Amino acid sequence: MMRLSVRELSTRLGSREVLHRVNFDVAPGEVLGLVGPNGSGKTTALRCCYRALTPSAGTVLVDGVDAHTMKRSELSRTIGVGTQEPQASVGLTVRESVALGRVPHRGWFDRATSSDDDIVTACMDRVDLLALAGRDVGALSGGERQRVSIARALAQQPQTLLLDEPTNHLDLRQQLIVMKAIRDLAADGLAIVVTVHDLRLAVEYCHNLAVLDGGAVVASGPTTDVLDDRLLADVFGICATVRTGPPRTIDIHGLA
Ligand SMILES: Nc1ncnc2c1ncn2[C@@H]1O[C@H](COP(=O)(O)OP(=O)(O)OP(=O)(O)O)[C@@H](O)[C@H]1O
Repeated sequence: MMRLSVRELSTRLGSREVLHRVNFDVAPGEVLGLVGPNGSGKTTALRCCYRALTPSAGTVLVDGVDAHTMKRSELSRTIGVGTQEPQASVGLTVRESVALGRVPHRGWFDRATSSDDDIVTACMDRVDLLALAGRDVGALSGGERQRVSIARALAQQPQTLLLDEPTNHLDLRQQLIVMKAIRDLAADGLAIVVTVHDLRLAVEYCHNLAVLDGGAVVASGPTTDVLDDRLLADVFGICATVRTGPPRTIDIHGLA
């Protein structure tokens, strides 16, 4: 089981520094929520973790090993990624698209084994996709494609899972299914980093939070320590009350 550590990560896009000396850690069994207003750097930080972007400074360590020096195939077996724009799988069925997650464990040209098939079925079941298994991915709704992306990441059987807004496009029931699946996966020992806009989901399902604002981490730690009425006003510009529960929730009253 692996720990992901981001150390002093800075990133430039064009002429702008969009991440500034970002640090966070996630251990096996934990869900870390990356939260922050639009444009605060959440997606950029995740992209650096899975090597879609090269940081201008700092490191991403997977159990102490620099993720940017690992072999691609090793990285794919270690880190599973669910992104906002699922890779184009047009022309593939849901099952075929999820099965692509097994490729890092064999080769492109090797046949899937019955154990691969079982894993693919279990991963689809985890995000309520079995009924859609035979559908063309190109003909799915945004929320359905989002779940395909998560199931494919799970099929990689990674030790660390990075999910960019996994509840985006999902109806309320599916949001809860996905967030519960994330918690269950953490309970199985995965280290999970998830970007979340809905702070009510973040407060209920994330063990820890790192709050980004303007490309910097402005607060981090256990969720209920980090989120308070003042931070919600200062960083998110909303007037809200955090209830420590149970269940933990946030009452949103309006603009700060
Ligand atoms: N290719 C790019 N060139 C220049 N700036 C970029 C580029 N891509 C993103 N940015 C900027 O980097 C900053 C961080 O963007 P990022 O997508 O990481 O934010 P985010 O917190 O994920 O936002 P959102 O909540 O809206 O998804 C933003 O100000 C954005 O405009």
